[in-house]
Amino acid sequence: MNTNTEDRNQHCFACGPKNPIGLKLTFREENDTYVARFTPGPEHQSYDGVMHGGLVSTLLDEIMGGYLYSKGLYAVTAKLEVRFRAPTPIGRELKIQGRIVGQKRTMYEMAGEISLPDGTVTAEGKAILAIV
Ligand SMILES: CCCCCCCCCCCCCCCC(=O)SCCNC(=O)CCNC(=O)[C@H](O)C(C)(C)COP(=O)(O)OP(=O)(O)OC[C@H]1O[C@@H](n2cnc3c(N)ncnc32)[C@H](O)[C@@H]1OP(=O)(O)O
Repeated sequence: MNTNTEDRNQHCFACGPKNPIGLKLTFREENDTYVARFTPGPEHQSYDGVMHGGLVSTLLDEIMGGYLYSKGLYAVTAKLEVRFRAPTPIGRELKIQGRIVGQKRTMYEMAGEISLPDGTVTAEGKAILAIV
């Protein structure tokens, strides 16, 4: 059995490089913000041309949880709230951003956002993550 945490997480649906059906997100940190880019394809849609809301939520969940993970904090999502401001289109590059808003003991308050190249925000997320 593989006991290395980094290795065991290689199948994360959103970021695991070994997940054959995963989104394979990669990240970088810019000015206390975690950033990823992703272009959804037809396999990610709900209504024609529109990204599935569950997957929009996945992007937001990942950018917020992944930011803490990148800082060595192993966190699970305790609460996730998504505001779908506009349809997230298929075939356009999305910018996904996450940041830390606050912390109380082992609970982190996080915020996330998905935007289009013209700056239009399609979805906003708020989450509580629990360090485990
Ligand atoms: C290239 C290499 C690849 C590497 C690859 C990396 C992969 C790595 C990816 C990382 C990125 C992952 C990003 C996705 C992250 C998930 O999707 S994780 C999966 C989804 N989440 C879960 O499964 C979590 C399930 N829930 C739990 O485990 C537990 O309920 C929790 C959240 C740990 C809390 O349990 P607990 O510690 O027993 O706490 P509990 O008794 O419920 O509450 C104690 C107190 O905590 C506070 N609290 C608890 N819940 C809440 C809440 N929701 N809101 C506010 N306060 C709360 C309250 O004060 C509460 O007191 P009361 O109000 O109840 O009196």
